[in-house]
Amino acid sequence: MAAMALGHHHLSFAAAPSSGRPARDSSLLGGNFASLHRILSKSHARVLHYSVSCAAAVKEKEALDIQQWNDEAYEARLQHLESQAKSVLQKTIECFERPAFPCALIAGDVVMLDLLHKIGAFEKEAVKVIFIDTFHLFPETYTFLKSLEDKYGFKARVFHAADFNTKEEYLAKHGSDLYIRDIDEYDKICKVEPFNRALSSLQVDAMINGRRRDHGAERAHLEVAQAGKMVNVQPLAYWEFRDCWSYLKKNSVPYHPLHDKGYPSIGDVQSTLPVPKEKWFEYGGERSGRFQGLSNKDGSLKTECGIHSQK
Ligand SMILES: Nc1ncnc2c1ncn2[C@@H]1O[C@H](COP(=O)(O)OS(=O)(=O)O)[C@@H](OP(=O)(O)O)[C@H]1O
Repeated sequence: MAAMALGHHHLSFAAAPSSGRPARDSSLLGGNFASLHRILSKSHARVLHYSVSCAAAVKEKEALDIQQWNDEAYEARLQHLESQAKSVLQKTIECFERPAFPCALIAGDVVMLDLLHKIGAFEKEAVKVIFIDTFHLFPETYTFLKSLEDKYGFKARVFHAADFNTKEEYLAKHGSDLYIRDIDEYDKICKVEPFNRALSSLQVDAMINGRRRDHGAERAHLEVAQAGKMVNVQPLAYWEFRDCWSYLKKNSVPYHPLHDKGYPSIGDVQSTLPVPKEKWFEYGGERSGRFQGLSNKDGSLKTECGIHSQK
């Protein structure tokens, strides 16, 4: 127990004993989520219990449970984030004729699908879900998409490289290593062109996306709406990665199975790596396993595929 005097206030504090509760299962929303939560809150919650007395104004010493105080504040934060995101989505449906949501099925994207479902956006397809099949995705991604379609009652609009009906046709022409031989050409054929075709053929007038301020410095000042070639709507702009996980847990929303195998973000097989869990919730940590080992033509490290520069 340590103590210090602050003017008229006397403050004492002690480190709380750890709960000692072991992780029981390997899923993120089970035991591992609990351990992630512990990692996240380590820096904030070393001191859990304060007893505060104010000699001048308080006759009785009052015990204040700091952990409970923070938990209540965090719960209020989550409620606010959810109601704000829902109202942004609601307004998008009311103000635009053809909004669409390009969805990569990562954690934040599933939060968005759940929110869209809650506001009824899949009824009459008020919001279209765009899915780019790059022909290089993990098999789990296709299975997960199907399960979400069934759960939420939407049918994704799927686009892939032009001129090929199947992955085999694409491979017969370009082989399996185009991304090594010419990464720009690969991005153009498998991602950027199909993406642009999706936007133009669906005549999208508002792009709902999962960008957040905590993705990294380039997104540090995002707002919920941004004017451009089309309006970008970013309902999760003020969320953090941990808020997405809290939402998924609280609402029992299924998440991409590869998160449990160590991947915080998921894209193509060749450009996605697992990341140690303690790094997931650092600033920019979610995307730290993406584009590993890939360079742009000018030699700089690759951080994006070029899809979102089109938005
Ligand atoms: N398969 C698929 N289908 C539809 N939309 C997708 C897909 N993969 C990625 N995206 C969206 O494209 C944006 C860029 O994603 P990434 O930088 O992660 O690159 S990559 O496309 O996965 O290589 C990014 O959106 P923003 O974050 O808004 O820029 C992704 O959500």
